[in-house]
Amino acid sequence: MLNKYARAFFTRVLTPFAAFLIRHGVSPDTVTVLGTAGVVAGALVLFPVGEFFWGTIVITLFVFSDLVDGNMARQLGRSSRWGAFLDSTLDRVADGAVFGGIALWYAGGGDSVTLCAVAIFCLASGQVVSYTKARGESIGLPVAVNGLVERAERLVVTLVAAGLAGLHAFGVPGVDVLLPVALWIVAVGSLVTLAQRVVTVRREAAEADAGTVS
Ligand SMILES: CCCCCCCC/C=C\CCCCCCCC(=O)OC[C@H](COP(=O)(O)O[C@@H]1[C@H](O)[C@H](OP(=O)(O)O)[C@@H](O)[C@H](O)[C@H]1O)OC(=O)CCCCCCC/C=C\CCCCCCCC
Ligand SMILES: Nc1ccn([C@@H]2O[C@H](COP(=O)(O)O)[C@@H](O)[C@H]2O)c(=O)n1
Ligand SMILES: [Mg+2]
Ligand SMILES: [Mg+2]
Repeated sequence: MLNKYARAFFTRVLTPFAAFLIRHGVSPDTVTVLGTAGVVAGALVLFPVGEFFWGTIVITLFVFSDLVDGNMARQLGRSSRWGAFLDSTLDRVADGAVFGGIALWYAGGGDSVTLCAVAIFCLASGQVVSYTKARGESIGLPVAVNGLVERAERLVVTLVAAGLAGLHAFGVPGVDVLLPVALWIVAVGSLVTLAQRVVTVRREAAEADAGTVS
């Protein structure tokens, strides 16, 4: 849903920065790759050791690159199939690192098998949610549904909670519960979103097979 309502705002905010990078000879693919690398580094270096505040700050600085790369490509008139593939594929890598880093924390210092399992579920279900859209589109269907918890929602809910929970390390009481709550919300929300997409694809496929897709 954020994709529907917030993208226009962030496009306006990030367009000058995208133009700045273009003027300095940076390519959209470079932004896609380096942005993903930054997210992966922040997630897999800082989250497993419980550095959730600084890990979220690093991840947040890099994750917005996913909104810059396409902006640059469109400004350059160079939006491409390769770019679409690279952007979406590296989205999966970034998402996997974020939830993988959290799972590693709960498997180690966080000492919670249950929350480790929930984080792994968030990782896996998020990949499946994204796959349903890509697979539906690959067989010519629009997959016209604004799911409850898509990629932006997964990231915002998880990263805001992780960042705030990380304030616990600075002596802020009670915030450490936010991350477990966020993980359960993302887990349940991803299940709902998966159901929404499966139902949508089934309807669209039936309509397409009957020659009446809307
Ligand atoms: C005291 C302070 C403590 C520290 C607090 C830290 C707060 C952290 C703040 C923000 C962190 C969250 C930022 C998350 C930003 C997410 C941006 C993003 O990557 O959005 C991606 C999304 C989709 O992009 P694509 O079209 O490129 O990708 C598609 C997607 O992958 C599809 O997957 P699916 O959705 O189907 O699962 C694929 O199917 C498809 O193939 C693929 O192409 O882009 C958008 O949705 C655009 C809108 C993003 C809006 C983000 C808003 C977040 C901004 C701030 C919110 C937090 C406010 C701060 C509160 C702080 C509280 C103290
Ligand atoms: N390296 C890239 C990245 C993206 N694109 C194009 O932008 C689309 C994604 O737009 P976002 O605003 O979500 O980043 C993508 O589908 C490509 O068409 C590109 O060409 N090269
Ligand atoms: Mg992008
Ligand atoms: Mg993307």
